[in-house]
Amino acid sequence: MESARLRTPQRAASLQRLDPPSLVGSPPQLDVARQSGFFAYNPEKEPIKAYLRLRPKTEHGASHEKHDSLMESMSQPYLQVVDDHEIAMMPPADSNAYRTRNRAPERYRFTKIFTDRYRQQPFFASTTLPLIKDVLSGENALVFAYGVTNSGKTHSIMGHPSDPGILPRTLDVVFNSIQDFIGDSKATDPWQSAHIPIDRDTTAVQIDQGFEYNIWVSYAEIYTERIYDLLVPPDRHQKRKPLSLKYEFRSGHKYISGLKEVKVQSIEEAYTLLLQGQRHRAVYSTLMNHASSRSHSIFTIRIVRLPIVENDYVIDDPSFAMVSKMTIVDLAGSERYRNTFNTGIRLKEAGNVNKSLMVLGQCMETLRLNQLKASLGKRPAIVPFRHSKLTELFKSSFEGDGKAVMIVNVNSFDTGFDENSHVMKFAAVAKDVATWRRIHPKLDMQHASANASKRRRAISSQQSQGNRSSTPTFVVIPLHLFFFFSLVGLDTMTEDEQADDRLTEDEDEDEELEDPFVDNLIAQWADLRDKWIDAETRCASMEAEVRQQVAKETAHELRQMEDLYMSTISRREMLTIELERMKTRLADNDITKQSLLDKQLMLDLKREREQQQPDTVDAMDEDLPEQEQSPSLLLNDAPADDVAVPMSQTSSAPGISATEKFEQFLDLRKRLRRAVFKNEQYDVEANNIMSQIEQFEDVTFDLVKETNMGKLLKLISQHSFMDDPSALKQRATGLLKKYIQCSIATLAPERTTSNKRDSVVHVSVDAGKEEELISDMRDALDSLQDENTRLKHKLKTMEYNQRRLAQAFDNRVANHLATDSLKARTRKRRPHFYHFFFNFFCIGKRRGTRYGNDVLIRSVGTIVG
Ligand SMILES: Nc1ncnc2c1ncn2[C@@H]1O[C@H](COP(=O)(O)OP(=O)(O)OP(=O)(O)O)[C@@H](O)[C@H]1O
Repeated sequence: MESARLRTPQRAASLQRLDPPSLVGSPPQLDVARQSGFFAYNPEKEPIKAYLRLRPKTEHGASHEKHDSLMESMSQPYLQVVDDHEIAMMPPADSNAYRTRNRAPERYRFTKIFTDRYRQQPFFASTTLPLIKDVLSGENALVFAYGVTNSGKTHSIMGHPSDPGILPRTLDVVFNSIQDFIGDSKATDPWQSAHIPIDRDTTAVQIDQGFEYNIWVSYAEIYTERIYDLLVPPDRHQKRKPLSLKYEFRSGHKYISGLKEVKVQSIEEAYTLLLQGQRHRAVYSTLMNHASSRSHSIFTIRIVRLPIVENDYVIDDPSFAMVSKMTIVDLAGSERYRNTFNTGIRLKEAGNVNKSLMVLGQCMETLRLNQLKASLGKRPAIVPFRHSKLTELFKSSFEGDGKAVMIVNVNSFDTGFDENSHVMKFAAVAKDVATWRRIHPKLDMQHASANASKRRRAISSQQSQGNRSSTPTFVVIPLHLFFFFSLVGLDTMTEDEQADDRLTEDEDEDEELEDPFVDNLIAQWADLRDKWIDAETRCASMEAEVRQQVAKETAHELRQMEDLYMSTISRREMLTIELERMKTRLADNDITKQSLLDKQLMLDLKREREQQQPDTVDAMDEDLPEQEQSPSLLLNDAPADDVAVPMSQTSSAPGISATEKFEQFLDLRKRLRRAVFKNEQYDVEANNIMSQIEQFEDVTFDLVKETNMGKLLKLISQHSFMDDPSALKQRATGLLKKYIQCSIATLAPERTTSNKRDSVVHVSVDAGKEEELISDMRDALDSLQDENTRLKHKLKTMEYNQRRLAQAFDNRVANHLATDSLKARTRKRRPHFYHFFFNFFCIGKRRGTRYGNDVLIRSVGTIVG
């Protein structure tokens, strides 16, 4: 690309001459400057000066309040003035910076910070006055005000008539300083105007008195990326004609082609032009500011110095003219769309303003980077000056032709932190960009005096009148011609010169088509790629950070859940064990309770019966054989025969009362007993009665119990019949089983499966009495068990006795039979006592046991008795 750029010798020469110092990293050499015929650069770099001006909190239109101390003026919402050079900005909670966690205070350094206690005069004296001296001695200078809308840029540049700003004061100082050395200074002033500020700046700087000074002014504005001349009166019937930028080959600068430059010879003329231009300026009243300018305004004061030689002669040879300029720019305010509610053309204005300011920022950034690269010996990147008219026009100034001063205006009272943070960042970048100072070649005055064309300084009044008329005459001079031809009086061009000029422009345009565009694209691409890589890296690191954080939190949550789960499980196990224990206890209690209730019920019944029929019980006991005293729970406590027990349970048989039923059943019981145990032919009678009992309907437990039927049936079931053709024994057993079933149903009619569960569940015991109750129950159970054991033992004894009786009965029967046959034989053959002793010895011998002897003795006793 470099080789392409240097293809032609002309191009190479121009580049050599025109490469700005910031691009090549060192100032152009003096000899090169001499070759070009103009200037050289001082190798000393000088960074762009950045001044911060804080707008006071004022009501709209009201003048600012005075603050006596610095501290008083530091009551900005998020700004803190650290000292004269440093400011800190604390992101408030509603700012983007705060939301994106950039909460640390931002610190910015400036050449000097002006709080609102500074009036216009000291502000001007610090920021601009030194530049005027330089401009009058041949240097270029640029002053530009930067800031968001309503931050005080126009106030700083223009001020009020009572308190003028930088621009009027600059004009004042320039004219104050050169008043005796101004070209055509004796001319009368037909534009004496009343617009001159009341508060004039009387300062004058020291100038080189060996020159005649000629002042030319121009006033332009850049509005929606179009350049307009503010000194052309607006025509209501014609559209404003935009001007174009042209490339001046020899100086390497861009200039506004067709812009009027007016030579002024007094401060009044200059003011008049300034005010005229201001009237033409596109001013739109936005919602935020009643006088918000939506264009960049550019006021240029050009100074052409011509050497004065002896006898008040002025050398009017262009080779000896020295031209410098001071440009004062009031930039349009950057603003956010959301703040202005703009639509349509207003939105377009805002977009263009923001675009040009953004490009300005990019240019500054690239220039700064190029400086760094130059110090590292790297190839510089292309600065995107061409991306906006503003930067294209000031390319030379930013590249280092002369001094640059940036005035940063900040209004923290109605502008958000984020907007002003952008402004501060821009300023931080811009102030790192270095510029170079020109070194002017020394003029050989003797040579000039001898060879150059000269004229007398004093200008005739005729000439003066010829130049002036009652209305101002605007003279159009292409700017680049100043460097060669523009001297006082040379304010028009020949046709040849104009043709030359056109040729130069065309050539330049052809040259520019070659490769800068491609270079520019490549630079943009590289820039974007770097930004993309940066953004990707930031994203990746943020993502990693977020992932780590999320993983940490998730692990913590999982641990907590696990602990909770484990504790829940162990608690559940404990509860299950406890529940089982309780269930067991309740079941035990239930059983115990039920058995106790049964027992109590029986005992109550027995007690009641004893109280009512003591004699009947006794009679029943006598009436029944000894072995009928059954230990059975059912039979043991049942009333005996013939007991007139009131019916607690009545038969459900229709047409028969409970008493009759009881009588009938009792009668059956008595008859059965008699038939089985007292009747010879028991089987016939008993069979009949048993059948009646079996067919007896609605037999209840109480009926069985109260009639002692159960006791009788048990006796029968245990009885050993010689002959049992009617199967009385089995039938009695069957009936007993039936009645026992009946008794279970009667005793616990409500103890169904569900009720059982209920009975278990509903046993509610007071916590305190639980142990007591259980111990009571245990005692009761123990006593029951004891009683049961006792009863079992008694039962065994009874069974034993029963067996003995049965055997004795058998023996008796056998003896009886034997005695009868012996009697019969003795009656026939032997005497009676012989027969007795015979029996005695026979039986004694046969048995040979004590049991046998006992039986024998008893038998003898019975016989004897
Ligand atoms: N330092 C100051 N002291 C007193 N008043 C000020 C100061 N700075 C600004 N103002 C007042 O604030 C108002 C807005 O200021 P100005 O018009 O200069 O803002 P601006 O930045 O130029 O706005 P825009 O970008 O919209 O043109 C004006 O009324 C001005 O008088």
